[in-house]
Amino acid sequence: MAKIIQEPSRTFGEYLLIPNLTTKDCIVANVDLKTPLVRFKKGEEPAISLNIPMISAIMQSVSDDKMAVALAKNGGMSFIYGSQTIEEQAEMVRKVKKYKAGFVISDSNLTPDNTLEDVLNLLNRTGHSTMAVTADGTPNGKLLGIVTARDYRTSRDELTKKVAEFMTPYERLIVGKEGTTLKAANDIIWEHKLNSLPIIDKEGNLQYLVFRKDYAEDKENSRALLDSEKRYMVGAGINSRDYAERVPALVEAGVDAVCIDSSEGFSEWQYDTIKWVRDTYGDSVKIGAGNVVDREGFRYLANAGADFIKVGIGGGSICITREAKGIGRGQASAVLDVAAARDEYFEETGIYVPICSDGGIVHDYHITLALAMGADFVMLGRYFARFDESPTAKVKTSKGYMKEYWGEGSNRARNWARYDLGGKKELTFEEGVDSYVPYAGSLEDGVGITLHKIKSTMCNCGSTTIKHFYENARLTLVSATSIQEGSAHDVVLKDNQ
Ligand SMILES: NC(=O)C1=CN([C@@H]2O[C@H](COP(=O)(O)OP(=O)(O)OC[C@H]3O[C@@H](n4cnc5c(N)ncnc54)[C@H](O)[C@@H]3O)[C@@H](O)[C@H]2O)C=CC1
Ligand SMILES: O=c1[nH]c(=O)c2[nH+]cn([C@@H]3O[C@H](COP(=O)(O)O)[C@@H](O)[C@H]3O)c2[nH]1
Ligand SMILES: [K+]
Repeated sequence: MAKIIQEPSRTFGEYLLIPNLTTKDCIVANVDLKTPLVRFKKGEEPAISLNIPMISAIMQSVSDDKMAVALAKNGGMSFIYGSQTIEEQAEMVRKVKKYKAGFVISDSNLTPDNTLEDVLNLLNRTGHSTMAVTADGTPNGKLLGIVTARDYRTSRDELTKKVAEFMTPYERLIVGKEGTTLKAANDIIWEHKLNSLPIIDKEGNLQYLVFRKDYAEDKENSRALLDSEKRYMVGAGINSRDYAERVPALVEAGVDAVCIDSSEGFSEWQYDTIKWVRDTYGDSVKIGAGNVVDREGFRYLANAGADFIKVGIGGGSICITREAKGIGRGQASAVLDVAAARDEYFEETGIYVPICSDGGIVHDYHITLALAMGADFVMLGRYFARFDESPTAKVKTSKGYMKEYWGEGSNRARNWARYDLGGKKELTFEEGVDSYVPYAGSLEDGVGITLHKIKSTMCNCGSTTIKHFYENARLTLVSATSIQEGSAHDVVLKDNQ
């Protein structure tokens, strides 16, 4: 007979935190958000910890190399999407590991044969006014010149005018040689009043651009997530089919952790994937698995050897899995149940397997609630898609600037070859939507505000670490009317006049 869990499954919006005593040392500056990413034994330190409890979703519209660098700079980790070829994904990982703070691989590139119209289209697409002109139009081709907004006048110049006619040609450029330190590059930038400095190799190929502002940023960032060689850390999504080819390529590229990306992870496919990684690499390759929503799913993957386990089915902003398949669970109930299972497992085995709440974070305080409920960190899609650094287009709409955001289960994402239910193509159905999210500026600013809110709330609850917060948090369910009470009510807002 079917078993029925009588308690309805609940989501974050149905809970609030009750403050605990705030002692005088409980101030935002004292809050440490460091959190384990991978399993560890009682009394030992995890091999990898995050400096902030946030990772970015394994999605085409969220996590590429650019997002990975921006997030690692701020203490979190991106898992680069797996819905692309093995070579393309490994190349993104390689770019992050090769990234030198302040040295940017040019993303706006032209050939001398391009036209002013191409320049304007590129500007529209990337938002970057400094463009490299290379022989083959690639980021590492032979450098022939630079175009900036000062090189053309849209009111006067013909759209058909060739880049060769108005670029600053190589002979007139000031360039840095390969091996130039960031400090030296910055000195040249200041000395010559430049906005950017191209760095070239011995053959004259473009390597990087150094921008004036990046140097200051780099010096300020102390929460960056770095490996032992001071490179940014990065993860990557894998699947339970081509892992024997994909994982080696990612490891070769320097990936710090992989994660099996699936809507539903309580399966022998995932068990086999984890086992293959353990048999091939022992504990040296870190692997996350999921998603699960209950104790049974957690224990299965923990026993299989997963380094961390993701929680959440159907709660994502672009998700329609619950509608399409009728599986899932309210995100708060899922996290509470799995956190209890993790603690039970730790008691029994002395092994702590971190859990990640994946999807359904709408307000910043939902992250705080997820941590209070026992998540070690959260995975966010919509949240990160809104920033400059996400891979998608920024579009002007009647409701202001938006960024595109689509689900990995949408037809748009699945057009990539991997997707296959093992049956006929005509039998596939969509599990995600294609959408817009309001543009929200730079990741650094957005994450800064979010972290400040999380820390403030933790102080209200008398905690300066995530562990203490979880162990002491008191949560209350809220009624529909108390939710109403919680927003502005019985006043006429001036903005709406
Ligand atoms: N978290 C969520 O609620 C949801 C997430 N998604 C996202 O959509 C994307 C696709 O997810 P899924 O469709 O779950 O991908 P998936 O690759 O895990 O599963 C697709 C189908 O293939 C089967 N399968 C997996 N490995 C197999 C193997 N080795 N041999 C034979 N069959 C195998 C699975 O059981 C499933 O029926 C992911 O990025 C996922 O994160 C989609 C829906 C919901
Ligand atoms: O039902 C789904 N259909 C999809 O197409 C899809 N794509 C991603 N995901 C999952 O949603 C998470 C991101 O959720 P948020 O935007 O709410 O942060 C992600 O981290 C995934 O777990 C999907 N779920
Ligand atoms: K299953």
